[in-house]
Amino acid sequence: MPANPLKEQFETREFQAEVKQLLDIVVNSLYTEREIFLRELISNSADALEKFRYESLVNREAAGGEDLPLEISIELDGRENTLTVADTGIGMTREELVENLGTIAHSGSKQFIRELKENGKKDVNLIGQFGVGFYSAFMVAKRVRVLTRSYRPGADGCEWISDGSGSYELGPAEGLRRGTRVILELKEDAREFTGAEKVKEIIRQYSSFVPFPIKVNGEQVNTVQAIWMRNKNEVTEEEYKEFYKYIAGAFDEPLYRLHFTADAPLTINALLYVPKQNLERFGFGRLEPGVNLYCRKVLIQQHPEGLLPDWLRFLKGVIDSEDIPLNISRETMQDSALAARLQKVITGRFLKFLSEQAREDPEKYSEFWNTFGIFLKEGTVSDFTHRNDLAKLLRFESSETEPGKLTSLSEYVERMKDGQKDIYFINGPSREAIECGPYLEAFRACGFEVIYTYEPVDDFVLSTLGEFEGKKLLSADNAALELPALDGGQEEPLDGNELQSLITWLKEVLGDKAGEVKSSRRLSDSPAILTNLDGHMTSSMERVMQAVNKDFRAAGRKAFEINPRHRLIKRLASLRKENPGLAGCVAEQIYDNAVISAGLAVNPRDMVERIYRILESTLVDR
Ligand SMILES: Nc1ncnc2c1ncn2[C@@H]1O[C@H](COP(=O)(O)OP(=O)(O)OP(=O)(O)O)[C@@H](O)[C@H]1O
Repeated sequence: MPANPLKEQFETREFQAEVKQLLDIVVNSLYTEREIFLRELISNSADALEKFRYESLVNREAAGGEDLPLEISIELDGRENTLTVADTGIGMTREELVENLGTIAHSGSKQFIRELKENGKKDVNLIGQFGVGFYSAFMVAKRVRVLTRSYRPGADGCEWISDGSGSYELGPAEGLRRGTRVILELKEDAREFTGAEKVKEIIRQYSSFVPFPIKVNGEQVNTVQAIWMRNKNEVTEEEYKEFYKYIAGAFDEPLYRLHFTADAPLTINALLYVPKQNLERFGFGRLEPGVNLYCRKVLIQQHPEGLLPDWLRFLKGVIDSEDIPLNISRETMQDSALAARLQKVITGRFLKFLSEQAREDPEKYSEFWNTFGIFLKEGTVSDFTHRNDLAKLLRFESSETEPGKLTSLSEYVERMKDGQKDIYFINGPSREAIECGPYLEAFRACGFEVIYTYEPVDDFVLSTLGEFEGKKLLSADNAALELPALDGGQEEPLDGNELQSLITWLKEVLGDKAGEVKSSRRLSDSPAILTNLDGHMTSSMERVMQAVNKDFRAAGRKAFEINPRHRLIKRLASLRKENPGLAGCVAEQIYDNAVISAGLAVNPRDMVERIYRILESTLVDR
């Protein structure tokens, strides 16, 4: 490509700070997997061609008169050491060039750049998923020229040039046809990318599903196919995997795949994938939707919002429906009745698929659950339509499972004992912490199973769900639970009057720390327990608040239940008459121990001083 004769009209512009940072990493520290630059450029060309195809179908006039084949041409020039990717897609206006190749808008992308900076080359493969794929060209090019003319009638051509340092040049260009031509002036050590065989191999590896012809020096190297429209039996495993890599910009294999067709109530061909990793968990911010909408193989919209419920944003793939009018606008797509029906059919089908998977291969489903369970929990809380189906897919450990093994709520219900009306759950930081605490005592005694939840969000999910198969879901630390009373074993309880005056005294000693003090029917081994009064913050919620503010105390909102058969409590009843000072310390310490068992924080200084006082008096008494 000859130099631009209008060069003196060019202006120089600075890149946005994030682009500079990204380029700095790309140019100076990424040396492996460099060939992905080609996948990124081809994928940008394919997007531009899809957009043009769509525009030309719905808006013929705006699409201009040039009748060019929709294709991607790659030209290699070993003498000049250049590689050019040219397409006849939608092209860019000058403003679009500045916007698209000078700035980064997504907050997720900015986060990605920060991570990339910290992790080095490890995650470079994800570059395309974060909307910054174009810049990977600078891994192999010392200078990049972009010549482009928008499809809009009367649009002028322009050129963008940069060597990947802090700025780029921008100016007019004449004699361009519609589309974009990206010319890479390769670095000396990237000469291999002018070899036709090498380039064809990269295309076969990463881009074989691009739905437009890709030509290398004039020779077509891919077979254009809409794999999702084909019969399931005719698609090979290999093709499915390759297509996933293409559509999701992924480099690994998917965890699950669902390929289905439906004729009623809507005609649908869908190919959906669940990835192996949940990028939200790596701190990349909220995922964007990842499924494309097609109508008879024409891309209507890439990753539209509202095609699937929000909580399915981890899915990748394609949905093709003949019933979607080609000219549906983005706004109407979001709230049309048609979109709602499409969403309902596909979500229902996917949930059915998940329950089949859970039944057929529970181990693999556990893997899915551990990675993506958080999205199903989100759905349970936010998606009223699918709440009941989602509830069946929830998984937890419980007092009946082995450590690390999971149970469903349906399995729990099947195991319920005669006389058990409700489903119980308890939140704690770990299995060990829950099992050595006082909350399970009454449940162990009557043989009722308790679900263990480890994430604070779980209590919210189960409380929002409220019930499952007609059984109430109740937190095991609720003060109002009606459990069969324990038989109490050998120990005699405190007699009624003594118990009552101990309770009155405890109320005085504890002041506004405890909302209520009462005798417990749910303890065998522990002297006391804290339970949650209805309508007040639960302990797991309080833990969340304490994580943010360590001094947070939901004082006065818990019931302090004492075990009238426990030796310590019985001894306390007499000690308060003999030595009220020491008895007060002991009472407060028992209370603090119950707070700790509830997983909540106590004031460590007060506690340490108090324990010294108690220790001192035991030693002095000897
Ligand atoms: N060949 C092209 N034709 C038209 N526009 C292009 C072309 N290449 C890039 N662009 C524009 O530049 C933008 C930035 O490209 P870049 O590869 O950095 O990110 P992206 O393509 O938006 O992200 P992703 O790779 O996740 O799709 C694109 O969104 C597109 O608008």
